[in-house]
Amino acid sequence: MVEGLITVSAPHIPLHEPALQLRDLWLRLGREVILRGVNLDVMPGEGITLLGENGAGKTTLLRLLASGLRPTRGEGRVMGFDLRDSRAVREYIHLMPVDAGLYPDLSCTENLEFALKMHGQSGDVASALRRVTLEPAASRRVRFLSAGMRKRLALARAHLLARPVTLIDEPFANLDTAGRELVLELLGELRAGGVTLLIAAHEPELARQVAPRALRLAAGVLHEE
Ligand SMILES: Nc1ncnc2c1ncn2[C@@H]1O[C@H](COP(=O)(O)OP(=O)(O)OP(=O)(O)O)[C@@H](O)[C@H]1O
Repeated sequence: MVEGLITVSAPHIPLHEPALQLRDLWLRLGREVILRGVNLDVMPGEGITLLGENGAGKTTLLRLLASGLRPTRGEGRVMGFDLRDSRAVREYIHLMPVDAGLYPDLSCTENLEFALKMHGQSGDVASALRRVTLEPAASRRVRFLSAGMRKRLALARAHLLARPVTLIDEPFANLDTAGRELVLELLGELRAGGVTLLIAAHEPELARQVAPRALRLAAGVLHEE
């Protein structure tokens, strides 16, 4: 693939229906009710910044959209598929978790190769590492990377996969100024390629540059900002 050129890879992308849809969605974890009747419509290609105080439920909402948690009540669809159908949902979605979600005993190259293989995709791993300035650390195991380097690697993976719906948890945390610029550049390219992007962040002024529609979670309820 040419550097900087994104192609959204998916079995089938229906453009006329919401990429993400939640209807009166409730989620209880243990004794705590985290989401209280959340409604959401996100059209394909939209960019959403998800805001909220620490503990508001942003990560939980991303995990739910990625089919990693089951709703207690209510309905949800990802690219038309029921949220409970995790197999179908995972065909379309990629979640970059706050801790990067990498395999610590695999090298940078191996982590990216493995991610591509899991999705049946091909891609230029060396050029992806070069984009995030990790080429010199290509063969280093992830457990020996700094927090910022892990974030860069996770970003390279999200960019390489370019799943139709990409959920990113706190992309700017642990990054230096150049790293933050890189996040904006790579996520901007994903959006330009048609990816539906949802970013949970505490830096609205940065996130909204690539994901202009802002939503806020407060007391378990989602509002337009
Ligand atoms: N597995 C779990 N079991 C019970 N409660 C949980 C679990 N995971 C998260 N929570 C609770 O859900 C609430 C929301 O947490 P979440 O991590 O989604 O918040 P957040 O908005 O992402 O916060 P931050 O900005 O600090 O990252 C918190 O009160 C947290 O304690």
